[in-house]
Formats: sequence, structure tokens, C-alpha cells
Amino acid sequence: MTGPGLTDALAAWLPRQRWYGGRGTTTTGVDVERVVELADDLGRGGVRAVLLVVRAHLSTGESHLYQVPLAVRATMPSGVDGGPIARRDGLVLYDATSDPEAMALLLGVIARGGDRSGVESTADDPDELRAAVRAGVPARRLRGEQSNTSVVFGDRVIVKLFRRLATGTNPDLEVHRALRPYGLPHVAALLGSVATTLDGEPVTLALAQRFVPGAVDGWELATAAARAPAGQDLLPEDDLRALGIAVAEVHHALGRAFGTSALTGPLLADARDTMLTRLDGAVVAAPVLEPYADEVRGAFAGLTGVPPGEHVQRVHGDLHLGQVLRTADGWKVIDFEGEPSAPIARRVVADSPLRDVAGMLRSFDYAAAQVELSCGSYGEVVAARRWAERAKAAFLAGYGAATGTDLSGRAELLRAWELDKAVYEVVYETRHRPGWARIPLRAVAGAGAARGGGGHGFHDAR
Ligand SMILES: Nc1ncnc2c1ncn2[C@@H]1O[C@H](COP(=O)(O)OP(=O)(O)O)[C@@H](O)[C@H]1O
Ligand SMILES: O=P(O)(O)O[C@H]1O[C@H](CO)[C@@H](O[C@H]2O[C@H](CO)[C@@H](O)[C@H](O)[C@H]2O)[C@H](O)[C@H]1O
Repeated sequence: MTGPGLTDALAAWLPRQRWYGGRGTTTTGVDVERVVELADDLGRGGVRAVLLVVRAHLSTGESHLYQVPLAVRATMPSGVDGGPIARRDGLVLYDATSDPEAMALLLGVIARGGDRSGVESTADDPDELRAAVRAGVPARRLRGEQSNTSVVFGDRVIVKLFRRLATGTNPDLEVHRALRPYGLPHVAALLGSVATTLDGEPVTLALAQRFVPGAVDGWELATAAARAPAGQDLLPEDDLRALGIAVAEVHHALGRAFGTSALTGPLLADARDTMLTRLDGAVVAAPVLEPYADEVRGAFAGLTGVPPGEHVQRVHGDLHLGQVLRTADGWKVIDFEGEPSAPIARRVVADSPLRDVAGMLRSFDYAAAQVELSCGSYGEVVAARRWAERAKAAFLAGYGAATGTDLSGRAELLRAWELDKAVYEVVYETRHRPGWARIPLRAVAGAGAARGGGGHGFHDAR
């Protein structure tokens, strides 16, 4: 099925996908590295499904691995969105994630477990997975701005298909596995996974979790709360405190599962060097950062004192409001993959849990900035910023109380992590949503003001 026709078609199709990391460069070619058959004959409804692992070569000389689940049929069914990727031998090949019958084949493979023509699937909760297969509920692909593609099976199971791949176990799977014995209410239960091997290393392709029905993500709630008229409290302070507590409890469980160690002076110096190196790379990727780079370097360089008792441990790594779900049963934290573009080895290194806290603080700013992006009035913009400051304070109060930490004594660290995150975000937005780049850019531009004693997100209502 693979061949030059398909690889050329993929080289044209991949750069149009939101999750493609090679934007801003030219894709010079695609190689198919692995073809994993989900069903080698026609499955239900006459669909054949394969998971492709492809390597995209970029004009920069880099190459990235991606997963492309392909559905193959005699004719393209109606209701399946995204056009065909290729046509050959009288068959049409297209992205399988919006084809419910192709996705049913995937769920079946996970539920059965074991090794099958290059797919190693693990059913951590075979009963739950088999029940979902037996129920035969149609699969629906989630929409939205995501790094991966998630498919929900009848509000029971959610399967996330990783798009940009890396060799090594995906941290999202690793964390769900490690936390499983703790039965933490803030993390959805792991049901199963799919992997293949490349160069003798595992490559995680998909992760199945229990779907949490009726969940609303923190981003949706926060953006609505930031623009709500005074008196309408869409995200009450108690919920925000509870969110801080949930994040603290997740950190506690991660610390138990993976261990903790002291944040020493040399470790802090390493973190500082990493941030400086990252800044240099970010300025190249997003030259709009250039005018602020010296100020940011100065802010990082000032990071020298380790507050007593500060520690490092496994963290979430990319925590923001879109990674928390409010449910009838409290907050859930999702997506432990870390920053999707970083190498796995870097994502799993023990880090300060305050980095996650900083990620959430940045996210409240993003939520408030939506009012500006949608041309809110001056009064609405000011009210949204005030809302964000109150929200940050409530979140920090919950986190501080649950961890027993005095966060005001950690303001320098938090500021540096926020700035580092904002630098990352400027690059992310430049690549994916250029119209949003000014949100994190403003935080970067504020580096000088913050060093001069300006706002750090605790008490000041800018
Ligand atoms: N266990 C779950 N229950 C319900 N919805 C979920 C669950 N896990 C994820 N989701 C939904 O799927 C979306 C994408 O999940 P996420 O793991 O963040 O993927 P991505 O890496 O693509 O961002 C989330 O924003 C959320 O709406
Ligand atoms: O959720 P992902 O793992 O895909 O994370 C990536 O995409 C996020 C955007 O969806 C991005 O988050 C940034 O935008 C959010 C609003 O859409 C905002 O709440 C976050 O604070 C901001 O960082 C994330 O950085 C990126 O890794």
C-alpha cells in the first residue's frame, strides 16, 4: 500500500495538519517507517485500517516522526471530514480518526491486548474495554486545538492517538501507569495502550482512559468567567482554591510515585542555563523576542537563591487551564505528555513543581487576554485582568495551603518559571496561532517591570 505516490501525498498533507511541528520550514520528503495493521482484511463496513509511523524530513535537516492512522475503503464515506490523502488501486486512503468503523478496529485491538502484526497493545482494564467494544457505541473524534487526536467511545472510553512521536514510552502513559496504584481521584483511570517498536525502542501510539462524562475544561470556564459581567461568578473562588489543591495532590502523588530530591544550588544553576539556552533558540525561532532578550537574560541570571525546603520531582510539564477538567467529582488533571515538541528525555527530568504552578498562572493571563482579542471594551479588558489576578490568588492560596508552602517566599522562582513559559509560548504561538503571540509577548516584555518590583501575580491587580 505504501510507495512513492503515498509518501508524496503525505508530504503535501502533513503540513496542513494543526499538530504538524514542521511549520515555518519546508517538508522535503516523507519516509514510511512502520506500517501497523489493525485489520488486514476488510473490517466492519468494509474498512481496512493501518497505523503508519512516518518520518518527515525538513529543509532544516531535522526530521520528525508522526503517526498517521489510515483508513482504506473502496469509496470515501460521507460524514468523514478531511479530504482523501491518496487514491490508489481503486481505493481511497484518508485519516482514520473520523471514521467510526476504523476506530472500532483500534478499540478492539486495545481490548484484546497482546502482540499482533507489529502492534503491542496492553489492556490494563480488559473488562471495561471489552464492555465498550461489546456496546458497539460509535466513535466520535473530539474537535479543537489539540496536539494529538482524541476519539471518544460512547462516553465510556477516550483514546488519544499521539501524532508527533518519539522513541521511548510517552510520558502521558508512563505517568498514568505510575499513578494507577494510588487511585488518585484527580487523574482519569488508565484502561490500555498501544505501542510499536522502532530501532528496538518502544514508540507509544495510543492511550485509552476512562472518559469522564460531563467534564468542562478549565479553559472554557475561565474564558467565560473572565468576560462575565460583575456579579456573575462562573468560576467561584472555592473552585479555584479546589483547583490549587487538586494540582498539589497530583504533585504529591507524582512525588510518591517517582521520588523527590532537594533543589540544590547547582541544580538551580543548571535550570538557569537551560532557560538561557532555550531563550537563545526561541529568539531564532521567533525574532519578535529579540528586543526583550537581554532583559529576560537578566531576569534568569538573577535566579540564584534556593528557598529552604525547595525540591524537584516529576511534574506535569505543560500545565494550563486546558489540561484541567471540572467534573461533578472535582477537578481532573489530564495530558501528562509535557511540552509536545521537547525530546522525551528532557520531559521526564525532575523539575520544580512550581513550574506547573507558573503554567497555570500564565493560563489565567491567557484567559483574560481573550477579552482583548475579541475587541472587548476598555472596561471589559480591565475587569478581565482583575478577574485573572483574583483567580491566580485563589489558585495559589489552595496550592499553598495543600502543600504547606509559603509561596510568597518563592516569588523569584515563580517569576522565572513564568517567564520561561512565556518564552516557550511566544514560539508556540508564532508557529501555531500568530495572532495570539502578543499574549505571551506582553509577559516577556514585562520582565523588566517585574524585576523592578512589579506584578508577579500574587496581590497586584494590574
Ligand atoms: N478522561 C477524559 N474524560 C473526558 N474528556 C477528556 C479526558 N481526557 C481528555 N479529555 C478531553 O480531550 C481533550 C484532549 O485531551 P488531551 O489529553 O489534552 O490531548 P492533547 O494532547 O491533544 O491536548 C481535552 O481537552 C478534554 O476535553
Ligand atoms: O494542550 P497541549 O499539550 O496541546 O499544549 C500546547 O497547546 C496549548 C494550547 O492549546 C498551549 O497553551 C497555551 O494556550 C492555552 C490556551 O489555548 C493557554 O491556556 C496556555 O496558558 C498557553 O500556554 C501549550 O503551551 C502548548 O504546549
